[in-house]
Amino acid sequence: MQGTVGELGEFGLIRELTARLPPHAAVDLGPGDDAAVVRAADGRVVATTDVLLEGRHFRRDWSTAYDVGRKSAAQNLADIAAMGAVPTALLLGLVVPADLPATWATELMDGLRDECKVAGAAVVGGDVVRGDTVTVAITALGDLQGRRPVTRSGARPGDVVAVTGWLGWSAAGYTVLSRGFRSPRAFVEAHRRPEPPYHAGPAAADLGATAMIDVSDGLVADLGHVAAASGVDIDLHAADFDIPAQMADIGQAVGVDPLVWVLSGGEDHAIVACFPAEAALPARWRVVGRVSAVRPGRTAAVTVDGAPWDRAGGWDHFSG
Ligand SMILES: Nc1ncnc2c1ncn2[C@@H]1O[C@H](COP(=O)(O)OP(=O)(O)OP(=O)(O)O)[C@@H](O)[C@H]1O
Ligand SMILES: Cc1ncc(C[n+]2csc(CCOP(=O)(O)O)c2C)c(N)n1
Ligand SMILES: [Mg+2]
Ligand SMILES: [Mg+2]
Ligand SMILES: [Mg+2]
Repeated sequence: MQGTVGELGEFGLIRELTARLPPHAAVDLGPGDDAAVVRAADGRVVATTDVLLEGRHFRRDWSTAYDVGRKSAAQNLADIAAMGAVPTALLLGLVVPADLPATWATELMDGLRDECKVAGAAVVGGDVVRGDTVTVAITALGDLQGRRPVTRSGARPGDVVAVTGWLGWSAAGYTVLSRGFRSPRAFVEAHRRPEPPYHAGPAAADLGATAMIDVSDGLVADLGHVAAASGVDIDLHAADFDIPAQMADIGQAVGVDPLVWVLSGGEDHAIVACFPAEAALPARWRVVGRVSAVRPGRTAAVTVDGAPWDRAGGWDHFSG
């Protein structure tokens, strides 16, 4: 496709974007009207939103538009899965400067569409606005299909903490990209296109998960939300994390302890959940910690091998 989004105009761009979207079984009415109509088997709809900004969440010289689409969708669809729901639909609020090549916008939509396909969802609408900073604001919807939502507040003393998905890969990729490298490819690709284990969310609910969250900011920080909401302490056991040799090697090369990527690195959107100790967990779940009662006179805390984690627990938009 030739030209810029400015040359296409608002409605030309909307036409180009929505033309890329296939029909979907859960969608009674797709893009084109004042709102879409999406089916939910039990009448409830799970809803979440996350905004991604050029320069803060992605760089156009690090990631293609397609990558940004995949990642923006993944980040939002992972929040749906982390409630124990199946993602159904996604809406795109898109802010673009007029001189942005039109192909950047359409390739972004291709990435959103393809990540939705992985998760079983569909893009059902959005909005286009002209602005100085490329901004991708997503709303995602999901269907609990009769399950109870698994919140951050249900962890109980005696539970185990288990994780599935990648940890530290995106952070390792971000470190090497920040230092001007484009390899090792596996980490850079993980940063560009996270692979959340979507099906593990509803599966965890079915396995009896008491609390659940996806790892967006960093495992210690995100489990901190579970500890606080549940009123419990969580202790992680460092030796239970598998640090791949390739990650150890790149950590050594750039002078970073890979455990910091694993425990504090966000954006892989692994799913971490608490389960009653007697739950029979399939092998894809790695038990990495335990839940206990908050110590008298203290507030809920996450520790590593019984000690406070003395590094940042994860990303915070307003720290540093
Ligand atoms: N501006 C806001 N208005 C209303 N609620 C908000 C706002 N920002 C965050 N929240 C709510 O606060 C809770 C925590 O938000 P947060 O964005 O940290 O969670 P998350 O989306 O799972 O994490 P991340 O954004 O790191 O992927 C969510 O329930 C979210 O809906
Ligand atoms: C260009 C660039 N600079 C820094 C980062 C790192 N980063 C940005 S947001 C975030 C946590 C999740 O965000 P949110 O809480 O908004 O979901 C992380 C780890 C990046 N991805 N790209
Ligand atoms: Mg959020
Ligand atoms: Mg989340
Ligand atoms: Mg965050």
